[in-house]
Amino acid sequence: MTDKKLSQKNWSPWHHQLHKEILTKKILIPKGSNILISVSGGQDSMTLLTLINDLKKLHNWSISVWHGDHQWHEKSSLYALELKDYCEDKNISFSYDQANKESISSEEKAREWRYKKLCERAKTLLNTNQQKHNIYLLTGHTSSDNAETFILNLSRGSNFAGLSNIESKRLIENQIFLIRPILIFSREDTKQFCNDMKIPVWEDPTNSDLKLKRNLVRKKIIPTLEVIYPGCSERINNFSQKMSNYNNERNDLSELAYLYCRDVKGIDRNLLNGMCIQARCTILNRFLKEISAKQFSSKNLTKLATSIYEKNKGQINLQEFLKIVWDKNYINFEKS
Ligand SMILES: Nc1ncnc2c1ncn2[C@@H]1O[C@H](COP(=O)(O)OP(=O)(O)OP(=O)(O)O)[C@@H](O)[C@H]1O
Repeated sequence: MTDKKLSQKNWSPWHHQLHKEILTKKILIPKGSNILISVSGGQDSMTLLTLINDLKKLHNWSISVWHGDHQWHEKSSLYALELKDYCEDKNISFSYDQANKESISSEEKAREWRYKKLCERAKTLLNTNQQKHNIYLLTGHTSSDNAETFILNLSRGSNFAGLSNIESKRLIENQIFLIRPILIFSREDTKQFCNDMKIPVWEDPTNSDLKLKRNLVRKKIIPTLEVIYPGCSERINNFSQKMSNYNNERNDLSELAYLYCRDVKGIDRNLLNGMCIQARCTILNRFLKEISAKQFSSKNLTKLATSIYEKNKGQINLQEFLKIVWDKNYINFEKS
């Protein structure tokens, strides 16, 4: 980055940080990308929009904005129109969809609807550029969203994956990537950014509805935890990062262990029986996925692993057409 860029009126420490992040993680949003930014009008996505728009020339990106009007409050259509004017003023192409409010009665349904519509828009963009370039869908998730998701998932019951951090890049469909570039910022950062840079924000009034679980966690639970244990959000984020690393490592190691136990005759029963019950279940689960592509409950897996461990020879019908059989040395399957 040159001093000239730094001295530009609109170049802030946040621009610098995001620019650095994009340069470091080259594959996050490559040069020359087609970007579709999902903007609610709130402080997070307005920060995202501003930063990406300011950085676009440096990275040769073409950008457009999509907004989803949930119709959850009486001013929602007006907000959409104002956002449209704001974008058009800045020569940013804008599209939006309006939901049928009865059909998106929960936060989960609203999210599903948004991703469905975003993907439809992305496919239209793909077809317009004759599928020559990937499409990058950007959302304004922050590290604060990460801490909230962790608390929500932990409280309602989750596996390791649910406690891992929000991914900054994910392929969601052929040639369509979902990118979350501002996970490096917190909600305090985006608030300060919008204040300092005088960015307008269209705050959704439903964000203060404490009947919505995420709002309760955001507005009450995390602030209370922060009073008792200052810095706890950061520690939660560090922990979820460790969970991601642990999860990746565990997946790689279990694949290796599976390949070690697997041969043409099936699964080596002696190797399997030398492992703890959790490892046996993981290997059997991997085996069952390979032979039937079906997911089995942990209760059924434990039952199978225990039977194989205890009885020298046996068989269990798992599905109508699938039987697991084992003898002293090998575990295999029979299809009828
Ligand atoms: N109605 C919407 N239209 C378009 N994009 C949306 C909408 N709602 C959410 N998003 C996208 O999903 C991201 C995360 O959504 P979430 O509901 O957590 O919003 P938020 O944390 O209140 O963010 P914001 O401050 O941008 O509203 C947003 O930053 C935005 O990119």
